Amino acid sequence: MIDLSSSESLVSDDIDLSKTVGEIYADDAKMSMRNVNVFYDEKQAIDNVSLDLARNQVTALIGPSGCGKSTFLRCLNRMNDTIPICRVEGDLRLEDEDIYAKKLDPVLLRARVGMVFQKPNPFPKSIYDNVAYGPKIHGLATNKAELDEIVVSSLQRAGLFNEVKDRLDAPGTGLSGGQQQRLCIARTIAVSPEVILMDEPASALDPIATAVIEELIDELREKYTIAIVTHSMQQAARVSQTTAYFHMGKLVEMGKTEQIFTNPVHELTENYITGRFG
Ligand SMILES: Nc1ncnc2c1ncn2[C@@H]1O[C@H](COP(=O)(O)OP(=O)(O)OP(=O)(O)O)[C@@H](O)[C@H]1O
Repeated sequence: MIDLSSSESLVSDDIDLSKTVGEIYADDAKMSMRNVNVFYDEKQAIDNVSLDLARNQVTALIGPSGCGKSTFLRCLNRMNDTIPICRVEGDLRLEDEDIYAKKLDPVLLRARVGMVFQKPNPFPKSIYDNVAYGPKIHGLATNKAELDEIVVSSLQRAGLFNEVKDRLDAPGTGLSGGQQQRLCIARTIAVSPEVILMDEPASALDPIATAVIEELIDELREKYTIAIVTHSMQQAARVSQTTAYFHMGKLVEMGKTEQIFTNPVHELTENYITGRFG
């Protein structure tokens, strides 16, 4: 179990971490996670976390380094399956379907629940092929015209098309960092996901490229449900409607972003957002 006694000195002994405060349930949940525990070998990284991702909203996962944000995010499309020592327990559902069911194919799940990583990671292929790759392997286009249409519309939705339309055959790795990240978003969108997970998607970008990504996230939520891990509280406040504050593997508080940042209920949340630790 997590040793909470070794918490930061700013955490007084009488702080109650036994249950999450705030609103963890959504009226219209796209994904529902209940009693999730995650272990790396014997070490517990997530301790009994329950929360919903509200449909067509951006949910920000925040908290000090090592509190388990990325670990929890990776549970939502079974990316943790790729880490042999990682074990996930609990009930995790997408539209009421158990995403850890034996019959469920994780590759298909990852098309429905796409992921954008911290560092842009385009394939060493052309811009066109980066976006076309997923639709091709999932058989989403029956001919070249359909594939072209998917590539163009995905690049448009990722806000990149106008910048690359004359060089679709150029390597994706030749784009700027911000453009590469939008290419990765286009690649995720191209397989028609329902949920997009973003793990610090702007942390490797300059402020202008970050602003572009943040605007894009706001537009994307019209069509997708989004969960974003971010170290930047300003970013969480700008892009999300709901915020979940994690501390040492536990979900301490969750609620409307405005409330979390202006009037947090839990002392630990307040300490974090006022910059007293983290
Ligand atoms: N592949 C792994 N093997 C073993 N332990 C891991 C692994 N990945 C994460 N952990 C541990 O799990 C805990 C949670 O890590 P995680 O990366 O999820 O936290 P985080 O809140 O996302 O941190 P950060 O903000 O620094 O990225 C940490 O103690 C970390 O060392």
